[in-house]
Amino acid sequence: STIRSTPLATVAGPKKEHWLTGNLHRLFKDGLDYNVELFKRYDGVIKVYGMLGAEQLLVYDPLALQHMLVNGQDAFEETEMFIQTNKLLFGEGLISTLGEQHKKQRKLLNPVFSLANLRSILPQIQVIADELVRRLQDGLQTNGDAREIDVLPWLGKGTIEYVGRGILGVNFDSLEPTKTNQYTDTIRNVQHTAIKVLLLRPYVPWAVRNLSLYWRIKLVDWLPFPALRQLRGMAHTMHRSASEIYLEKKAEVELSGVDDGPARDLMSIMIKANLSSQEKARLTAEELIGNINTFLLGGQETTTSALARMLYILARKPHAQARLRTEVREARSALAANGADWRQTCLPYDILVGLSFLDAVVRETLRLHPPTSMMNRIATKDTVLPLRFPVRTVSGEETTSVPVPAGTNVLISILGANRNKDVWGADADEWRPERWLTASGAGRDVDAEFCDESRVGTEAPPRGRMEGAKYPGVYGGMMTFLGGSRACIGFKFAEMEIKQILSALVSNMHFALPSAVDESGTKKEIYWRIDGLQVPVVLAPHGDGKTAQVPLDIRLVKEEDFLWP
Ligand code: HEM
Repeated sequence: STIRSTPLATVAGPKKEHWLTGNLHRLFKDGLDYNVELFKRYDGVIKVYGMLGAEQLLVYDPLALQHMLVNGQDAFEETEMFIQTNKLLFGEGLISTLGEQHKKQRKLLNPVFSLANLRSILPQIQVIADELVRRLQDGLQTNGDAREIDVLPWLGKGTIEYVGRGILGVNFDSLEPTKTNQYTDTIRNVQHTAIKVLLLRPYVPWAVRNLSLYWRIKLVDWLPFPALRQLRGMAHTMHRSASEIYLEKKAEVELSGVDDGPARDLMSIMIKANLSSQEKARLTAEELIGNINTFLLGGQETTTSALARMLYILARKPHAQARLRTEVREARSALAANGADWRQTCLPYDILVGLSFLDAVVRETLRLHPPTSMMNRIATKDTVLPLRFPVRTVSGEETTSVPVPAGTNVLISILGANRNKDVWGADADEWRPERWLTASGAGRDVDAEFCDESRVGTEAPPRGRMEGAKYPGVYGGMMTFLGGSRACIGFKFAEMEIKQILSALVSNMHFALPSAVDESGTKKEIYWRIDGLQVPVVLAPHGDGKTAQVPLDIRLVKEEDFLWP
């Protein structure tokens, strides 16, 4: 037989699973075990097969990621497919732009997400966590018995309200049971609708380049895909609603002037910054409108999934839950005015984010279970990935670099990076919040650079755990929020939000796994699929294995739920 030589012929990886979808189905559809198995069998750069057998790379080596996201980032871009479909759906925001336009947007928006601004808006969003607690408590027994509640929809409503009030300055009233909102419903459903026409997505850049708007509209009418017409309607709803929000906020800012005391939401700061910028640094109305959709989209499912995972883990680990609750009570009690209930006390930003065990729980969960486990990039020119740890080629030799031809799809494995045993140690697959604490139980100062206001949202110096093996991630050396110029702009907001919600919930309620036993003597079992995002489901016979849900036994907190010195 003849051996066909391809540019990536020597890179080791699993065999092709399917002639059409290569390994993509195994990687992306409920892929946790498959991915973890790959990390065990292969080193930090793995060859996998994409559509029609195209050779791709799956990368988790720290130096290779540093190269892709920082030093050599000009050779790696988001795919045109990603950029163009995002633009059609959400408008001209950060996830729809490249190059100079993206840079201009980040330059204006990064300072908006500064710690000073987060400190200033914190009191406005504490009330959302308190409302979430009240709504959940409304469903509980007053006699202290537990009740099973699916926490997922509640967390989803809470996180959309956080972006609404904290970032956009809009009250969606999501937690009010009688209210519905077409805009937020659309944001929550758009990705599920888009998945229905996933196979058409590669043709979008071609259509945008070659067809006029008129013919694109005709095509959407004619093609036998109802989801396309649905998406067109959704894009329209999002554009209309985001425009309304923008015009309303702009009018408010113009009315109140540029200096009207502490900011209550980030959108007003954004609009003020934009008005006082030089002409060529300014964002257009369409860019601000696109970013309204982008913040809602980027800040919703990710944060919901992270919070759900944290509650699920705490339900399984009562001791960690008690320790967290005790830490929060101590901090709140120290601040509570004479005779006031500690539970009603709002922790200011620096105290909240400084709670060491809460911090360790949040970091460790986001490390082990990153809500988005893979990101896609395309090599725009021939380049070479340098490696921190040598990889074995198909013939078993070791190499310290991998040539990447232009046009190669490269998957960044956030999951592989966050669980790399060479970096995090032999226990990398275990949930161990203690790894983030010093021997005395205090937190490590892992994001110290971010206390420097000017650096927030910009690229952080690499952080890792083992000397010389560091990831370029912005958050504690993890890749959860990525690194470099397209890292998550909302990561410090997400951290504050998660910590505020988690501390409010455990202060007031106790969480356990569902305990109800059916006729067959079994209990509900929650299982986390990773389908791109993390999707918690209930396995058969109690669930369908598909519908996202996190049923937990919840009751009011009792004195015995705290740790004793
Ligand atoms: C736990 C919660 C979150 C996780 C795990 C997460 C993760 C990520 C990741 C991995 C990226 C890079 C995407 C890529 O390169 O294609 C990203 C980008 C982004 N995230 Fe987040 N995110 C979270 C919360 C938020 C929040 C609360 C916001 C609200 C503003 C947000 C807004 C964005 C935006 C606008 C981008 C695009 C940045 C750019 O391209 O310049 N995210 N996020």
